[in-house]
Amino acid sequence: MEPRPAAPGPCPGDSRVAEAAAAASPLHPAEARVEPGRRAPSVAAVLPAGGSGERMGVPTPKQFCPILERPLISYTLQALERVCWIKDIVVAVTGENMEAMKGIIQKYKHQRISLVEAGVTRHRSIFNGLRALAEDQPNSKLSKPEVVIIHDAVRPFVEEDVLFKVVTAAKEYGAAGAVRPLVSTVISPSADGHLDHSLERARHRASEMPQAFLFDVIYEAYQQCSDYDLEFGTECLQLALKYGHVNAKLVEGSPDLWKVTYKRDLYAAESIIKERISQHICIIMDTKEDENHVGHHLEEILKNELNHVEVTSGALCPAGRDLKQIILEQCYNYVCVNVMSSDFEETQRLLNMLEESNLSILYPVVVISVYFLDYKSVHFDQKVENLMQIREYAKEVRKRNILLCGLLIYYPQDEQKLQASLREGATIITTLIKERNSGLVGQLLIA
Ligand SMILES: Nc1ccn([C@@H]2O[C@H](COP(=O)(O)OP(=O)(O)OP(=O)(O)O)[C@@H](O)[C@H]2O)c(=O)n1
Ligand SMILES: O=P(O)(O)OC[C@@H](O)[C@@H](O)[C@@H](O)CO
Repeated sequence: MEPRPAAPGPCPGDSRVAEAAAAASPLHPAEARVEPGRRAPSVAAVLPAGGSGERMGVPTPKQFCPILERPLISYTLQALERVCWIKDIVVAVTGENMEAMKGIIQKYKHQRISLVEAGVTRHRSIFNGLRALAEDQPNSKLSKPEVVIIHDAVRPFVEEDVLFKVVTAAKEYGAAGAVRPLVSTVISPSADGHLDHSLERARHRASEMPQAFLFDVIYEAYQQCSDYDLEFGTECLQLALKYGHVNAKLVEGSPDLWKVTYKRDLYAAESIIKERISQHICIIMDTKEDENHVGHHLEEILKNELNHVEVTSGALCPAGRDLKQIILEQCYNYVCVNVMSSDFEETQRLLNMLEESNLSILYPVVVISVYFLDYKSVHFDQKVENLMQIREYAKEVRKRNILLCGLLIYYPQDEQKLQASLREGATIITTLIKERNSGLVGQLLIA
């Protein structure tokens, strides 16, 4: 039996995140059924990424199109790397994109990735990936897995549970694939372009990814495959049936398994990613301040507007280690409330911690530096002049994918006006976090 799958590579944020992910990972699929004394079979993945993305309608092949300035394929690799029991990930890319792919692997610190040359069709690319895993390849550092996952590189939203299900089912039935209910009804046209008949939608399913196979089943199917199937086929499950006489187990998948095909899919993927990383917000505030301080009022309003808001006392005081834990848990949104100081000491400390953590390698981190302007004690122009330094800070940290901007809130004001300013400030903060618009970097917004 093959050795157990390799442990996950270090996550860009911190090795403890990888350990936490591995600990959180459900049992290796086969362990769920393996009798004592037998070892879990090994699992590898093949990602076809050699297409040109014609339907996307842009020069860049869609797997390399950016989402939040990171190539789409990197999100799919990240999703598979989170699964500790996938020991190897083989990606098929064209020769002309090989160097670009190596650069992506290096920049985003992807692990367990091997590259092979893509073919002129998706099936040929997959076949090349399988060949790289088969033991009969000279000088290959890869070993043949018992189960192989096949997953399109342009399906970034794949979760461990569906991978677990298809691999477990493939181990039992020889093949398995994720399916989804049909959105549109499928019709069959007559030769002269009229409706011949329509299929009963409820009795049919859309074939999605991931799919999984006993390696020998799918590898032998590809070896027997006709040139016609290699050229025009679109369904790996069909190859297992036609050449391996294996009826794949169908696994109901989640709505997120869709494939990025058209430009609208890229916009949809970006909005899903933005929504996911804007959920957790950390407010850094000197909590020694009395409860009635205006910063706490802002905190209360933000907690009403957003789901997961937590407050830490920041980097400067002994409890600053909380902030390290929050960064380790991959929070991507920070509201730094500089209560009295108009300089950037607290914000600068946060920025330094973020840069040391490498957190912003995978996703842009939003930092909003909030200042309460007590205009009775400080002249507006003097304060604003001082705060305009934020532009320089922002330009510097932008290079590390940290989006910094400032927010000025007047106080004290009569209670009604102050509440209005705070609500406006909370709306600005929420919008900056949800939109992640790099065009506002370095701006000092006034609520
Ligand atoms: N010769 C090919 C063609 C496609 N693919 C990959 O197969 C997956 C799904 O195919 P599809 O969505 O059709 O991608 P493209 O062929 O690039 O898209 P289009 O048909 O619009 O050109 C993609 O990850 C694509 O990169 C591949 O590895 N090798
Ligand atoms: O046909 P395309 O190349 O767009 O995409 C391939 C899809 O057919 C495939 O990913 C699923 O249908 C499952 O096989």
